[in-house]
Amino acid sequence: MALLLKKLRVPIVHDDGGDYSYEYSFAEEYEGPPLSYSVPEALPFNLHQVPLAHVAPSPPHHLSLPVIQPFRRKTNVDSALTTSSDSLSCREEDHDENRLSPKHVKQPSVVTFPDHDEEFVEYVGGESNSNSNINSKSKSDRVRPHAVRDGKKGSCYRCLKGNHFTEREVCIVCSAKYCCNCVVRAMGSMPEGRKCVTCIGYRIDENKRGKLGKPSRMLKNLLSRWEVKQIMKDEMLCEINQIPAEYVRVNGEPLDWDQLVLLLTCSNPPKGLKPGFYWYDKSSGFWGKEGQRPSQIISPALEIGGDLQRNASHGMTNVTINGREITKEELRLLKWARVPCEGTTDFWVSHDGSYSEVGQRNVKGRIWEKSTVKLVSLFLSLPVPSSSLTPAGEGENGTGQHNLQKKTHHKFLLVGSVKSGTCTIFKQAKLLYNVPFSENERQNIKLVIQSNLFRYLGVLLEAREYFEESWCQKSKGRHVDESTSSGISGEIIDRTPYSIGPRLKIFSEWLLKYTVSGNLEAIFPAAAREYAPLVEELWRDAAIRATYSRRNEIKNLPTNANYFLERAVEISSIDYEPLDMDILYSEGITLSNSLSSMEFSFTVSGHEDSLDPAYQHDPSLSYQLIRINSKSLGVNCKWLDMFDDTDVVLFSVALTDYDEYTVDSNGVATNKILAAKHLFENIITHRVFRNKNFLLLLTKFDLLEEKIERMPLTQCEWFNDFHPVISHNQKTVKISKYSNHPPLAQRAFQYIGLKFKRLFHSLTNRKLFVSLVTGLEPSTVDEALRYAREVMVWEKWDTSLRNEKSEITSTTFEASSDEKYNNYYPS
Ligand SMILES: Nc1nc2c(ncn2[C@@H]2O[C@H](COP(=O)(O)OP(=O)(O)OP(=O)(O)O)[C@@H](O)[C@H]2O)c(=O)[nH]1
Ligand SMILES: [Mg+2]
Repeated sequence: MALLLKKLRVPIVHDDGGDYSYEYSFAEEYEGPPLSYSVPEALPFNLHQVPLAHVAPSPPHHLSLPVIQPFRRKTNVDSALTTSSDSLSCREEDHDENRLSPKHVKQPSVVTFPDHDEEFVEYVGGESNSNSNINSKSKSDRVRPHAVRDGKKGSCYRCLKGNHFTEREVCIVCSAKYCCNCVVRAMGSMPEGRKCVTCIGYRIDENKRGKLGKPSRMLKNLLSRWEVKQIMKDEMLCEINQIPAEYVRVNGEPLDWDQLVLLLTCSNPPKGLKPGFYWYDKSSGFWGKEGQRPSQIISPALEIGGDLQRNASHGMTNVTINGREITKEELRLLKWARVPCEGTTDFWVSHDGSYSEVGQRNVKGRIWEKSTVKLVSLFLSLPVPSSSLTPAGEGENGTGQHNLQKKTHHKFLLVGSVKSGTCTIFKQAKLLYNVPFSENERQNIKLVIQSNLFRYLGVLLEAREYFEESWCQKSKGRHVDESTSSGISGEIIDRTPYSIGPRLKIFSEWLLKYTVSGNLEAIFPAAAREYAPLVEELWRDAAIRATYSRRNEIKNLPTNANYFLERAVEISSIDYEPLDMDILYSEGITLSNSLSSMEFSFTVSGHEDSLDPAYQHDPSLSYQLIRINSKSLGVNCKWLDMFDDTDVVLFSVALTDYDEYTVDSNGVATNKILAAKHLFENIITHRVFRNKNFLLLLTKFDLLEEKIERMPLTQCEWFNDFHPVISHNQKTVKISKYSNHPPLAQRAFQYIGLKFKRLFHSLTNRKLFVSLVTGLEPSTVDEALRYAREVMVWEKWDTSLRNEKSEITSTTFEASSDEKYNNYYPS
């Protein structure tokens, strides 16, 4: 539900240098670096319980709130809440949805698709190109908007001012151009790079692919270096901006996604690949545009595209290399390299340039042997082999130097379902192994904490309304009863323990407008700066205290919210610097939910004398922990191809997910454990991970202990056979070195671990290792990562030895293995 709401744009009338503009959306008001927060997974109460005004609020005419300018460089921010109508107001017409799409965007009949050559031709209104099949648009593509300018040539598409000499930034989707005054307003926080707010979610104009990631002078002048870097990163990496695989045809066949990933991630990929028609010689690695001479030598032996055709490069020399008739320039090169071409017309050439005649085994020579050949090749505009050329499947996985280096650098890939704690583990590892948080990370975390604080306040305010309403209703009921029995008419209740004053009410309505619509990012970080005094006032208000005292009844207030709400005043201040514990309790580490990676070595402190191999330290070994957000894995986990050199996959599952639900964009609710199970199945059966070691990390045990006492595990249908019998004298169990735990939570943890192990075994016929993360205490993460290291080593040892090892560690149970499972038998 929240996801649907996120798409609503609430237009706001804004005083824009004297003109009133109606085109505001959240991104235009955003001040600060690009944010891409996840919206709250669920809203407090159901939508039908939320007053409609919160979804598309229409504040009263007298209400006026500060204007928050886009990006930090603007300083002209109205500060306090006022009751004058000058600074910002909303009008009836603001809710006209038509106003949400900018003037310049025409819902198009004009579509661009790749032409036979690399150029693109515009097809107007369904006209098709007869010699190109590629323009059969994939169903998932929406028609790209096409900008129409209302002003004169050279003018800005938004303010319609300027001329040919005005510097402008171009939208990579619709080609609308904006002057420096309008670009940030038109493009907002640019989560997908330089796109108008309304073009977000659309594929880019392929003619602009070459410009991706190259910032303009205008952006550099307008924004900070960090902001520009982030925008360019998003522009290059976000999924929607990638080439549609089917737009790349190799040897006559369109690629599928896997093939495109293979092509782009091979050791020597084609440079600046654009949609188009190409030929590829798998044996030699020669690569070129269809009908043209080779332009590059890329990695050979990639399983992509169809069979190489004789006329692929339109050569007319009667000499073939690997079945392709070569061009005149190539023939000249062969002659220069003293390859005997007379009389012999067919050669086999391999990726290292060695050639033989077709039908004969012996190698006759190597084309690139003489350095002059490379020079001539450059002169003839022919490619020369790159030094990094290795056939697909060799290289890093092969023997030799590469392998040696790899041995000293092991990779752990950390992945898990939504909110399963991967970020927390990553941050714990950073603190453990003294890997400092960069300034960017600290800044991001601070923003996350502050914006979440406002989100939690929003949840509290909404709960307050709900409590107030139900109080009124109950009282009304009482009055009606009393009045009917006494015959006196009941009075209207205007004050309840949950009522707030008019000033806070205005703030509350304003904040709810953003939290309920999921557009909180629109007001950050300016909000934190401007409204700290109001947060303080709100937090001290008796109605909010009364609401907070009923926090256990507020379903969507995350458990960690208390930690931050208790320090609301401190956190919302400008000088706030997150403590280590704040960092752990906060969500996220990167704003863009992208990949995070750190290198570390296991420290030895405290375990120097240990004989346990887990604590013996080899300083020559370094490890890399890569955390990827499940949302970034893409459909069918396609990005996993990038991680084929992973040594151990750490899959994290939150033990508390069994009674929680996740709602997808279609409004379908799925139990979070079942969603995690589904993701787990996808990952363990992914071809890239066929023989990888897996370690299951079961997180949030501390929260499970508390939850399981009031909520049975059988809430999740997968766990419906969990019926442990716990003897009365079994009060606590020592589950780790650190603490004692009630037996029910321990049983539940073992049971869940076993369910995943069985699932893993049934799908891969291999053994899953399981580790427990008992809470926010970093030492349990240390144990888990050391265990991952052991798992990796055991894999190389005798399997029988592996079997002797405990399969569930980091938690040395004192109970015997018989005792562990004797009360239930999961199917
Ligand atoms: N009490 C407690 N809280 C935890 C634990 N692990 C994670 N959390 C909290 O749960 C929330 C979500 O954890 P994250 O680490 O952000 O989860 P994630 O897997 O990165 O989630 P995504 O961002 O959706 O990928 C955070 O507020 C954490 O503080 C735990 O073991 N105990
Ligand atoms: Mg996270």
